[in-house]
Amino acid sequence: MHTLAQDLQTLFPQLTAWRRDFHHFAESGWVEFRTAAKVAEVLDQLGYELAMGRDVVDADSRMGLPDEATLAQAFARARQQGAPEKWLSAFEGGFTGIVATLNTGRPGPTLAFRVDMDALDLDESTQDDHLPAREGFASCNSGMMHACAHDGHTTIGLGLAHLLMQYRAQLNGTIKLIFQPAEEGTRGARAMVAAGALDGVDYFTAIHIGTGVPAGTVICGSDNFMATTKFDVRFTGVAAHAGGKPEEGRNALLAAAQAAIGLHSIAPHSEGASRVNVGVMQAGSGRNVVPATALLKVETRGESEAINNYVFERAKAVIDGAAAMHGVSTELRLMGAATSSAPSPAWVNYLREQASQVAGVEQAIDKVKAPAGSEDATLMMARVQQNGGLASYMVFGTTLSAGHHNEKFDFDETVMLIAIETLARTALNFPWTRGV
Ligand SMILES: O=C(O)C[C@H](NC(=O)Cc1c[nH]c2ccccc12)C(=O)O
Repeated sequence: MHTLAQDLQTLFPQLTAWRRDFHHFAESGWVEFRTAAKVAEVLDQLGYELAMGRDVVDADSRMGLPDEATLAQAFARARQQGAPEKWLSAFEGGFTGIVATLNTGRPGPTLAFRVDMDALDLDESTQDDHLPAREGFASCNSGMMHACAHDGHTTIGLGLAHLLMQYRAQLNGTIKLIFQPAEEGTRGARAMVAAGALDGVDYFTAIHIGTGVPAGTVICGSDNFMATTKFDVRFTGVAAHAGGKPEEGRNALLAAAQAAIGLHSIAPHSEGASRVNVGVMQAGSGRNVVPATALLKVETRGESEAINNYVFERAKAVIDGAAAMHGVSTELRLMGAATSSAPSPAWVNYLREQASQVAGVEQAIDKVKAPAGSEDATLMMARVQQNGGLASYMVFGTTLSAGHHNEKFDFDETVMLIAIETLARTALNFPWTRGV
């Protein structure tokens, strides 16, 4: 009688092959065309019922969508890079979400597991001290890199799919595997929630690997994600001859610069952590032209929704004031959003029990203190909880070669075995008789 761990060891070469393929053909948010098509192909081969594209991604709720030309170029590239043609068309236009369903036909709840698939907009290191470069699977797509382990997350989703189908006779109820696009910038979850992808889910678990958590440690109820609002601001002034008629100009660059300094001067909140970051500033057109256009890419964050709303409202006031100083107009466009996380204690307790059984897990804990970025899985968690279900977010610690979002980021691939076994146990050990 073989064990889950033994089955996973047998699967490990396939897991690393999947991960390294996703890593090499890294695709950013909303253009995960090849990635999604490959995922769909594997899930179909395993026997899952698939809902994809517009059936699980609401068009009008997508945030931070690239322009049509970018979508079309990335779609053509995916086809050229070998995306399985049978599955590719479902995702065209930026609908790269998948929900795979295993319905056992026996009474029981619906358990959902969510992974994200998108890469970051980053050029990967080509140095020999970076393993993916040394081993020949660094990203082949310029400006796109898996520097937050979403290639590992996608592989964990496929490994879990493989194992649960293998053990399906021991399951009851329904299993849903959610493969989400565009987590970076908190852009994709909102559209999957709006499409109803989370409706009917009784128990929801999202995952992340790394994040600075040491190898051997599993966090079972991450509650330190910050609510966040992502937005672009376009400033429009009046161009004029900088030497001859400066008084006729209205300087969009100065307005944006004023706004940037003002945004970073917003007072912190006494009740919890808050953040503001102006990540991008673009402005002007020529040395001797009073700049008529400027763009800021900004994010606000707060330990709670209320704190993030405080920062965002102050940010809008600062932007309006800076625009008034320079007589320019502004257009603010929302590009992403996520809420703070509130895991369900009963589900956290159950997940901790499952993680504690896995070889290689030295400690399974509920949470860590420090605010740790943001995650739009929090929107999925909130929807499940609003519907009366339970939800949590797990982090599987691992050794990292560099920090997340760094061009030399890499992780110890064996962490995928721990994550898959934990999630498989969560489904297989569910106390089906317990009131469901
Ligand atoms: O706000 C975003 O764009 C989402 C993005 N999310 C992540 O990077 C995932 C994440 C959440 N918490 C941590 C902590 C460390 C690394 C990564 C993460 C972030 O926080 O910038």
